[in-house]
Amino acid sequence: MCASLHRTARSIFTHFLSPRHRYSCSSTPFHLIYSKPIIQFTKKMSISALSATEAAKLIETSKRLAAFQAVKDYLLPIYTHIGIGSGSTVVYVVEAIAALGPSVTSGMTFYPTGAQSEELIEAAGLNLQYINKLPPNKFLDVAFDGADEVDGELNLIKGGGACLWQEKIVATAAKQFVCVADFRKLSERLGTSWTKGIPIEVLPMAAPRVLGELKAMGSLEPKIRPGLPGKAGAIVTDNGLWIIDAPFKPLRLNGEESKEGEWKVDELADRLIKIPGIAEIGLFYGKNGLQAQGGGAQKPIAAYFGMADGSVEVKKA
Ligand SMILES: O=C(CO)[C@H](O)[C@H](O)COP(=O)(O)O
Repeated sequence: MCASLHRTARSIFTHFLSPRHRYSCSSTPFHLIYSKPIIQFTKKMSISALSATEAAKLIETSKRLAAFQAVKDYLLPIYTHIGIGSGSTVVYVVEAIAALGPSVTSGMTFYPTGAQSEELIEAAGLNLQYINKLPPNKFLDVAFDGADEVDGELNLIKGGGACLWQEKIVATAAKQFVCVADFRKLSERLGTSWTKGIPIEVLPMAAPRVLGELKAMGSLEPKIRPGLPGKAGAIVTDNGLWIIDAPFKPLRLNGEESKEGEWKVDELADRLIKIPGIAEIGLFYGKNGLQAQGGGAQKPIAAYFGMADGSVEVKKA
């Protein structure tokens, strides 16, 4: 999935960084060009009233707005080590970073979460390095990544693009993790809008037993993610593993009371990660960078949402 995502991502990216586009932006700050939604969307309108093309444009514009704002707020010129996540929203994060120009970015090194972000970094002419080259006593200054859903406590579901393991490694290597998304990802509870399930990276030989375990825990129809349309059989991650998508009833916030048949985010995550054969889970939970002080945190310190009306909503930890 990461490999196929990167092709789409690269074509969007290349389009917006084409010489014609760069030239037309030469006298106007790049982010201002995209500071207005293509469609004039008001709070009274519903996205379902738009045509598929209009809705897609609105979503892309929202992602770009959030990305430019997040980069403006959290990429300080003094930073040297930066994590770059995966997905279609991250394309705009890299676009926003590249738009700052070599005078700002030449002293920075960028660490990808997979094949897609590696190509994005290279295509933008930014310095690339792999996370295994970061000394263990050093942390990334900041990491930017997307999400599939974000709840009221900034717990995340990630892994829609099947890169969740590397994404977690890069996020936890950062002093501060910043999430960038569009309005569809903003939720009260995980599992409300992202109903496909929590992505779980598994060892193929353990998949049948893990599926059985998930069902016993109350997951409704957990499934091995297919590789179709690009590949017959299961999707294979950058690590040669499979993904199981495990839907659960919407997860209760950690600050809420437990209720019969409903898991709290931290309780479910702690239980899942202990199942033999599970390499990593797409729940980003526990501490954020402010609480962890010095890396190891999975939750973002801030989440930026491009809204349908052209504003950017920022939720801070
Ligand atoms: O976790 C991810 C990939 O594994 C992505 O960050 C997540 O799926 C969001 O992707 P997009 O920005 O395309 O909506």
